[in-house]
Amino acid sequence: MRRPFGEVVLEVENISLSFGGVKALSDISFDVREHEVRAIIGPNGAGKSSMLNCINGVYQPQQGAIRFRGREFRHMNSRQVAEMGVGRTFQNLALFKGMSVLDNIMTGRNLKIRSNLLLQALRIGPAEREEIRQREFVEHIIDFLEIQPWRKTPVGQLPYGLQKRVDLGRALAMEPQVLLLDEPMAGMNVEEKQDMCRFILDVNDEFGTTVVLIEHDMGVVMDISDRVVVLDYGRKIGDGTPQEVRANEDVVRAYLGTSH
Ligand SMILES: Nc1ncnc2c1ncn2[C@@H]1O[C@H](COP(=O)(O)OP(=O)(O)OP(=O)(O)O)[C@@H](O)[C@H]1O
Repeated sequence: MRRPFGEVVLEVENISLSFGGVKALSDISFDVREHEVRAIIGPNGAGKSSMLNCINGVYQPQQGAIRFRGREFRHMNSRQVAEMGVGRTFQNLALFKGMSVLDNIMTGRNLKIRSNLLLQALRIGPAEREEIRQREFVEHIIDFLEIQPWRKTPVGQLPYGLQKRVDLGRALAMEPQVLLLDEPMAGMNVEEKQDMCRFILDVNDEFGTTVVLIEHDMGVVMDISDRVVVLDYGRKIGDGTPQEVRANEDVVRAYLGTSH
């Protein structure tokens, strides 16, 4: 059962971003509601990654504002954005290949632990108890993502689809309120894509996590998204439910003019 949407959790308002003479994003606005799965799509070079990197604090847009629960995060770096509750996965996996699945996911948890260090220091009771609690949470994620058989396996030895699942686990370990997924199905076979779709929807259902994803596979996007933003040449050309976006002539034209 899908949770009902809540209030607007993330607001992107009139964002413009240029790299020298290249205008990657022009005056983009959209919102994301709590608990929804929101996709950002568009042909190659449309500005999807640039948009995700602005939300994530990697890029600082020259114009506009991004707000998380009403709080503007201009001039915040990606770590501060993450600590505020916006987690992400990466298109080119940024996992530690020689480390086990368990330890990789634990690195995601460390961000959460460090941000709570002061609270921990003030708490009465042994730090060991806290460590056990953190490990239990990580084990819960491992169960949830059905990767128990590989918990001690170095990530570099796993098939690509499983590595993507570990990457998702690491992002979940910091208990994000909003999860940004950068092409979660890229390079996957059909079966791996089906698994990943199921996990994304399960994360959304079970943890109540709001999901923002960019993805090339249109079938996947239309299947799992509640609302879709369409970018083309750095401009927004569509925004609505999958049905609305499919019927949008500008969107159809943008896609017909490309190899997608
Ligand atoms: N770091 C950068 N420096 C210079 N130009 C950049 C940079 N990042 C992106 N661009 C340019 O900005 C535009 C948007 O690129 P972006 O990667 O955001 O698009 P995209 O929709 O994610 O494309 P793709 O689907 O191919 O990943 C492109 O013209 C790209 O060349």
